[in-house]
Amino acid sequence: MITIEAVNKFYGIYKALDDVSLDIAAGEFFSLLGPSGCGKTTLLRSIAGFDTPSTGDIRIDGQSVIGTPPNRRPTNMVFQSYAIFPHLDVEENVAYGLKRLKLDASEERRRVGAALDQVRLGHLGKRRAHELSGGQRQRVALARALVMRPKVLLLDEPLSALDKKLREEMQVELRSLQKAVGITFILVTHDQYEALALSDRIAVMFGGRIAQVATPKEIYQRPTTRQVADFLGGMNFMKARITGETATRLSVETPRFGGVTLDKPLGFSARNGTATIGIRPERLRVLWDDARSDFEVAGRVVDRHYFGEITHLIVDIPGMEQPLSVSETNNFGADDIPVGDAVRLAYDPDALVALSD
Ligand SMILES: Nc1ncnc2c1ncn2[C@@H]1O[C@H](COP(=O)(O)OP(=O)(O)OP(=O)(O)O)[C@@H](O)[C@H]1O
Repeated sequence: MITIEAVNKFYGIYKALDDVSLDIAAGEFFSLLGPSGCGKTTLLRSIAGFDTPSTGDIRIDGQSVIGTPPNRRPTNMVFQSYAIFPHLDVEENVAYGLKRLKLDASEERRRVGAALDQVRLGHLGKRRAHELSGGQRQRVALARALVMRPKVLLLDEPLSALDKKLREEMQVELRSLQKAVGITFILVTHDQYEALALSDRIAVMFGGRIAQVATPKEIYQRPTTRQVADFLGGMNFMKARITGETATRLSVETPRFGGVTLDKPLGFSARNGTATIGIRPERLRVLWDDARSDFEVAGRVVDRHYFGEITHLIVDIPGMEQPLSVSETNNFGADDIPVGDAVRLAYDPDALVALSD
C-alpha cells in the first residue's frame, strides 16, 4: 500500500535518511522505532508531505506522492503536542478540517459524532481545550485526524507527553482503535515497549538507515544486529569461535555455552573467525537446590537489583569476559539470593542468537 523506495534526505551535507526502502501493507499497524536523531520523524514527515526526499520515491496505492501537498495526500498526521485550538470546543475542533469539504450540516455532525465516539469522547463535545486532561486532548487530536477518513494515519510520538499510567491506557486504546477503524497506522516512537505492544511490524532505525524490519516477536527474539538487540531490552553478549558456516547457518564454540548452531543474521560477515552471540537476561533461569539441566553454567552473584516483580542478578561466570545479567521473577525468591552466593543458571540453546556487529 505504501512503498518507500531508495529514499535519501540531505540537510546540507548531513544525510538524515540513507537509502531507505520499505513496504507497508494496508491495515497494518507499523512502527518506526529508534533513538533520537535516527531519522524516523523525517521519514514520517516525508510520507505526510511536510518534507520532500532528496532522491527516491514514495508511492501510496501505486501512485507517487512526491510533489503532492500534505492536504492532497490520503494521509493525516497526529503530532506529539496535541495541537488543538483552545478557543474552540471539542466538536468545533474535530469539525475544523471538514469545513473545506463543504458537507451539509447534518452529515458534518454525523461524522464528528462518529469520530468522537471512536475515541470515546462523545459525552465531552461541548468542552473547551483547557477543560480537558492530557489524555482527552490527545483523543481530540486523534478524532480530528480520523474524521477526515485518511487511508493512512501518521502518528508522531502521540503519547510521549502523557504520564506513564495514562500512556499505557492510551496504548491499549490506540491499538483497539486501529483494529476498529481498520486503516493503516504508522507510529513514530523511541519507546521500545510501545512499539512491541502496538505494532504488527516494526522498523528499527539507526543513523538514517533501517537496521531491521520484522514483527515484534521476531525483532525481540531474533535481532539481527548487536545494535538492534541492545536497543530493544537487555542482551548478554559474548564472543564465540566460528567452527562451521553455511549460507544460512553458523556453528560456533562459546567458552561456557558450548557448541551451538544458529541462524546466520542478515548481512553477517565473520571477523577473525569469531562471531558475537547473545542471550536475553530472562532466558537464563536460576536452578534451585538439586534441579538439573542439560544446559547450565555456574557462577557467583556479584550484584543484585530489585525491580518489584523481578530481580536482576549479575552473575560472574569464570572464563567469561563479562558477567551475565539474569532477569528472574521474584516468585521463587530471586530477590533473596545474597550477593556472593554460588548459583547455577539454566538456558535453552534456542535462546542464543548470532548477531552482526
Ligand atoms: N530541518 C532540518 N535541518 C537540518 N537538520 C535536520 C532538520 N530536520 C532534522 N534534521 C536532522 O536530521 C536528523 C534526523 O532527524 P529526525 O527528526 O528525523 O530524527 P528523529 O529520529 O525523529 O529524532 P527525535 O526522536 O529526536 O525526533 C537529526 O540529526 C536532525 O538533527
